Amino acid sequence: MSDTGHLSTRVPPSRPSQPDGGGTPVLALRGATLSLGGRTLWSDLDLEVAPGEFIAVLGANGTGKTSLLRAVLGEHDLDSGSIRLLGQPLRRGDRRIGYVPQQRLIDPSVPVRARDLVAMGIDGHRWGTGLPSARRRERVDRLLDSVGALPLADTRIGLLSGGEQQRVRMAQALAGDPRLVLADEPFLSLDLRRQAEISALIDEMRRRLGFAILLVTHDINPILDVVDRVLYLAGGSARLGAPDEVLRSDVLSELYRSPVEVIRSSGRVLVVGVPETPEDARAHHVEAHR
Ligand SMILES: Nc1ncnc2c1ncn2[C@@H]1O[C@H](COP(=O)(O)OP(=O)(O)OP(=O)(O)O)[C@@H](O)[C@H]1O
Repeated sequence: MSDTGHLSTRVPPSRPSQPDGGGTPVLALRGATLSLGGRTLWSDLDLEVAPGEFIAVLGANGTGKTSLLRAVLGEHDLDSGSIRLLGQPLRRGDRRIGYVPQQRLIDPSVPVRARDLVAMGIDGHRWGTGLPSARRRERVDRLLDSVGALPLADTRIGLLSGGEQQRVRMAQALAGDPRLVLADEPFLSLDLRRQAEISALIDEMRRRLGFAILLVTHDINPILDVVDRVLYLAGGSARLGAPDEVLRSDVLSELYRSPVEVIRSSGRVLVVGVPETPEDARAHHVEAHR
């Protein structure tokens, strides 16, 4: 970790869950800089994700967390630096990446069933005619079963609860046997019990199937016990390390260039005093990582 607060992400991986003995990282960002709408979101970002590793991406609104996932999907071009997937340059639409986008409200009248959504993951528009229908149905059933959602197969997506929808979307993301899963705010609008269920499901799946996961969240608490490292973005810089190394008052105060307090209570983490932007450091408010 640099002590300048700028080039702050060069930290060797710590506690990857399934180290592969020094093999190729699933994902490697080197000196990556991304600007959108005339603003640099983050710069000179270095990140290596080991096979099976679970990394949470944290940071205040607008710091570029979703844009990081989009860059890894090949949807945003970097200003400089590189992104490699399993040692190779990125290809847009690479089946080795599974994506769980941010949840959107789906109207119950939309005639898309859980099984249709998962089938799109298997042979969506990119994959033409895909598997013969019997095999495809079997595969959809297996994927839904793997996330405990088989009984929901024929229910319209819009009628499912938030937690049930997340399960189905996870099944869709797993359809291509990904080596890396990108998940954007999968706990949004879920109650605590459902958050715990989805967290346990994600952790169990990545251990069983061996994929790495980059998960964007405002709240580390649902995954605090299962995550390997956190990447904390703020003001164009980042900190990377084990939760105990990053979620500290001194580390986040340096990153935000403003006093920030990290409080631990009953096994939960609260980050207090996060400014709107580093430039707006005096306008403190409380961002509770409930
Ligand atoms: N395609 C785009 N063109 C221009 N600006 C964009 C584009 N996509 C995102 N932005 C801007 O980049 C900034 C970062 O957006 P992003 O969604 O990555 O932030 P975030 O950290 O995920 O925020 P939140 O926590 O609020 O979801 C925002 O100011 C957003 O308006």
